[in-house]
This record gives sequence, structure tokens and C-alpha cells, in this order.
Amino acid sequence: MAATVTLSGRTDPGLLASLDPLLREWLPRQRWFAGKGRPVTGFSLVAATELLPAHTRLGLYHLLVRAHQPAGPGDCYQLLIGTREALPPRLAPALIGHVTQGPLAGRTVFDALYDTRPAEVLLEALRTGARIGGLRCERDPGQEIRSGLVPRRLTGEQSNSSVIYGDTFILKLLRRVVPGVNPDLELPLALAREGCARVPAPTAWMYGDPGEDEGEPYVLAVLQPYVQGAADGWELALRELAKGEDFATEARALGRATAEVHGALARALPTATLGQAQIRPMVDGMTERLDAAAQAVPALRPYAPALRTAFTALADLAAEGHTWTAQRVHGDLHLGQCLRSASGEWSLIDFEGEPARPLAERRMPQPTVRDVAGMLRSFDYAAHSADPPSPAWAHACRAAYCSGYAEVAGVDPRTDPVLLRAHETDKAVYEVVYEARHRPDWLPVPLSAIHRLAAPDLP
Ligand SMILES: Nc1ncnc2c1ncn2[C@@H]1O[C@H](COP(=O)(O)OP(=O)(O)O)[C@@H](O)[C@H]1O
Ligand SMILES: O=P(O)(O)O[C@H]1O[C@H](CO)[C@@H](O[C@H]2O[C@H](CO)[C@@H](O)[C@H](O)[C@H]2O)[C@H](O)[C@H]1O
Repeated sequence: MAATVTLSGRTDPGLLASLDPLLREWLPRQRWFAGKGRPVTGFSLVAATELLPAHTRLGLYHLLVRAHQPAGPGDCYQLLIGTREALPPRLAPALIGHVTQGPLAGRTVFDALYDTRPAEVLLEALRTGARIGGLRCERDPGQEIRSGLVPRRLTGEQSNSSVIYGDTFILKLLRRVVPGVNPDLELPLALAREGCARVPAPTAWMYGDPGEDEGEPYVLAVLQPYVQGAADGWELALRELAKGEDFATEARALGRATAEVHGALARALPTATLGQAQIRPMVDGMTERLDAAAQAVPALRPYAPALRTAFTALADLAAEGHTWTAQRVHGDLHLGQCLRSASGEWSLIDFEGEPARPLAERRMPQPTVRDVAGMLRSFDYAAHSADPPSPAWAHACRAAYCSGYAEVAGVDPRTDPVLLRAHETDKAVYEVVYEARHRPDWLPVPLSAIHRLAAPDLP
């Protein structure tokens, strides 16, 4: 590991000032930038660690940078910034820009996750349990990490950024970070302790010291075994749809896998009973999200009154004295979070929850139907992304998934239609906002579901 120097934003204000104009251009263009649609008005440095000396052939900074935007304190992002005199052509897509002022004047800066050496530096830090300035790595002593594994950046649309090492491990570098326990590490660790093999067990992870006035460290990165030769559920579903094949057998297996993970989470972490006092704020949250979504996406507005009845029906049941069990759940389960290994076994990944929600909310016990609703929506998504759309395919998958779930959990999610409809509606509303913000071309897919959910009794 190279010698390291810890810098502090407060003692080296020139560093961020020199990057500022470049980051203003580059950051909002990144898929993982959460503040789309609002201008970035400035940056402040939460932490800076020099991992490779800045003025050598390849310099490397680890930065936690707060991007200020109108309304609110702004989000904190994890950046791995490489500096070189010039970029070789292979790194052209990683370009952030050419620095003209301050301590890095004359250097070209780039997203260092595209480069091999910075990715090797990260793995080495994790392998050795390094402490570098405010960065602190920990690892599972029971899992071996060989040195010298060759890194390659995962391409594709992601909420974070990942690097695969020699087809053995995958490292997820969280991009928008908040201080505190992150379910993307917390839940897989708990499941590993419980002996649940449906989720890759974390091998090593990295924390960042909190900034001033922040109590808890940041979880910055998680390394886990790479499921070799895996295909994700979304790819597989689209492939079968294109061939006109049904997916019910896989959907059933996915239902069983989901129920196994839920069972292990219920054993590993606290559960709760939800009565009126807990359902009321849950329903208020769903209603507020719907109102905010209707505000942001005009196409949703005509449906809002009918969608609201899905939430009031749940509140009414609670008022009559119904109670529900809640536990920790995945929180953002969809086909893309399910990996089928070469041997046909399903694993679940990405326990971060819905990235836009506050951490405390994502860590609260919830009805397991939240995840079931996510998967049911996903079958619908696949069927309505197909040309022509295939509602019958979605219907068969949804039924098979619920049956598979019931085989393991002992309870079929369809036996509580009010709870299920409220969660599916909440999910579809989330998707409308997500697509409007990130992939406007996809907006018709959740909107078609909104149309159906608003008129549940139509054939
Ligand atoms: N353990 C794993 N084995 C194989 N591929 C993985 C593994 N974990 C993640 N992936 C791949 O990486 C992609 C992104 O991972 P994910 O945890 O969903 O990140 P993000 O939060 O950025 O969406 C997944 O869609 C999957 O293709
Ligand atoms: O990036 P994440 O995997 O954490 O999740 C976000 O992006 C997903 C899209 O990549 C989005 O999922 C939606 O689109 C999927 C098809 O691409 C579909 O299978 C899902 O059912 C649908 O929700 C997810 O909502 C978002 O949080």
C-alpha cells in the first residue's frame, strides 16, 4: 500500500476550489446523482484522503463531498478522484476535466474507478484491514481474499458503482452516503450470522469517520463474493418474454427464496406488531408520497383520488382493530436484485432499500408484503416493457410467486388484499417518480399500473 497523507477540507480549502467548476458540470450527469433537476450551488468537503500522492504519475484522492442545492443541506457523495498529466484513450469516458487553478492546476482529473490501479488500492486496503486517515476497513476473518485479483468496472445503470475482482469478488462503492448503519451491510451480515445462503455474505467493508456534528461513521463500500455466471431475474424474464415462454417456475422459486430470506431476517433481527398507532403514520407516509408525486408528475394527478382509497382502506382496517406483523425486509426488491447462479439457485442482493428514503425509515420493521409488492410490480414491469405487452404473462408470474412464497412462509400474501394493494400502490407511485427523474422514456410502464390500481375492479 502506498504511503498515505490525510488531508482535511478545512485545512486545504484550495483542493475543492480547484475541482469546483469541474464537479458542477460532471456530478449532475452521473446516474447516481440523487439531486437531479435542481442546480448545484456549491460544494463543501466532508473529508479528503490522499491515497496516492497527487503529483506523481497517478494521483488518487478519496473525497466525501457535500453538494449544496436549493432547499435542504444537500447530499454527501463519495468520489474517488484520479489525477494524471493526461488521460490515456481507454480512460476517456472517465474524464471529469482539466484543472486550471489551485493545488491541482495542470492535472487532468477523472473518475478513478475506471482505472485499474485505484481499484487495486481499494482491494488492498480491504484485504489488509487498513486504516488510512478517516477511512477504516474491516473484514470477515473467515473469508480469504487473495491479493493480485484483476479488477474490472461493472458497466451498466446503477444507483452506486461496482468493481469486479477476478470474477471472485464484487465491490460496491456507495455513492450518496449518509452517516449511520447502512442496511446494505447490516442485513447481509445478519443473514450470514443466521446461516442464510440466499445472500452473498459480506467479505470486507469500509467505514468513513463522521464529519463534525455527525455521530456515526459512514458505510462507504462493501466487498462480497461474486456469483459467477449469474444472470439477473430481469434479463431472464425479458429473455423468456421475447421467446413467448412463461416464467412461472422461476417466479415460484423466487417466491420461495424471498420467503426464506424473510424467515432468516425475522429470526436475526427484531420484529414488531403494527396496530392503529403504527399503521396511521405508515398510511400518512404513503399519502404524502402520493401527494408529492402528483405534484412532481402531472400525469399522475387524475388518478390521485382513486389511489388514495388504497391507503384509506388500510387505515380503516387498522381502526377496526386489525394488527400486522412487521420485520426487517429488503425494501427495494425487484427482478434486477435477484441473481440466478449457473446451478439455478436464486440469491438476493442490494439491501440498501429505496435510495431516496431516509436511512431511519429504511431500517424500520415493515410488513413483508413490501418486498412481495416490489416483486409483483417487477413482473408487471417486465410484461409491460415487452412488445406487445403481455398482461397474462405477468398474471401467471404473480400467482406463481405468491404460491412459492406461501409454500415456505405458510401464508399467501394474497390473503391480505388490502395490505397488498396499499403496498403495490405505494411502490407504483415511487416508480413513477423514479422514472420521471431517471428514465422518462420508461414512465408509461408504472403509469399503466397506476391506471389499473386506480380501478382495481375493472377486468
Ligand atoms: N454478489 C454478486 N454477484 C454477481 N453480481 C453481482 C453481485 N452483486 C451485485 N452484482 C451485480 O451488480 C449489479 C449492481 O449491484 P447492486 O447491489 O444492485 O448495486 P446498485 O445499488 O448500484 O444498484 C447487479 O445488478 C448485479 O448485476
Ligand atoms: O438501482 P436499484 O436497483 O437500487 O433500484 C432502482 O432502479 C431500478 C431500475 O434499475 C428501479 O426498478 C424499476 O425498474 C426495474 C426494471 O429496470 C423493474 O424490474 C422494477 O420492478 C422497477 O421498480 C427501482 O425501483 C429503483 O429503486
